[in-house]
Amino acid sequence: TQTTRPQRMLAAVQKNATRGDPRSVVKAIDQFCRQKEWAMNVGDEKGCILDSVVTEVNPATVLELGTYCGYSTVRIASLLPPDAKLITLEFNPHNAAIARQVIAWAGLGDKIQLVEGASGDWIPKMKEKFGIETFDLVFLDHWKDRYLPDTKLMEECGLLRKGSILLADNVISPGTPDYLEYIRNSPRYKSQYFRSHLEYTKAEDGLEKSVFLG
Ligand SMILES: Cc1cc(-c2n[nH]c(CCNC(=O)c3cc(-c4ccc(F)cc4)cc(O)c3O)n2)ccn1
Ligand SMILES: [Mg+2]
Repeated sequence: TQTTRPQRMLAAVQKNATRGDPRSVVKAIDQFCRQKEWAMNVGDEKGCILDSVVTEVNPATVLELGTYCGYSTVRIASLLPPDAKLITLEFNPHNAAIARQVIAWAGLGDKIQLVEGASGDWIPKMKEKFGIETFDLVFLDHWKDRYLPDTKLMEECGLLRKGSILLADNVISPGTPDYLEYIRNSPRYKSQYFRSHLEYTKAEDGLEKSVFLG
């Protein structure tokens, strides 16, 4: 029977990447997406911006919204300090199953908690279920119409502290206009746009980095 794109991506990782070597996993996925099939990973160009933000923030607690196949999950987790915790939410159970295997291949399973379900359901449970006080870094890469409501939800649930960083993918393509409008005009955030391209294409896209001011 026909395989899915995430299954073919995992096969490429298992064929071309070295177990326990996160950078080789990232490289194998980027090669697959450039040479074989486009897929909605943050990609190598925006991935470098992501890496620099993660390195600068050096977070102890990270929330990723939108795991997909685990590409950015692996990129982030490979840069975290020893006792840091990364929680990542994936809505699609099939993609979650693939992501678990990609994360395992990279050898990062003990740093990452992958949760299947919708952000709106899980954000209010973060404190009780995972013992999280606040997130030092949130990577928004899920359904584009959920960036704004989920940011407001994180504020309401007390999951952001003075200095928490929100990093949002796809603010131009596919675009998150209501989120950009809110975050750029809110006195509670200081925002910065990192111009780049939609993964593996020449179309414009970028990451919006915002500091919560409390
Ligand atoms: C509600 C909720 C949702 C989730 C959740 N889990 N997984 C995701 C993935 C969402 N990502 C995207 O849709 C996405 C799309 C494109 C794209 C597609 C087609 C084009 F033509 C151009 C660009 C590019 C990207 O970079 C993207 O990130 N969301 C998890 C939890 N709760
Ligand atoms: Mg994205």
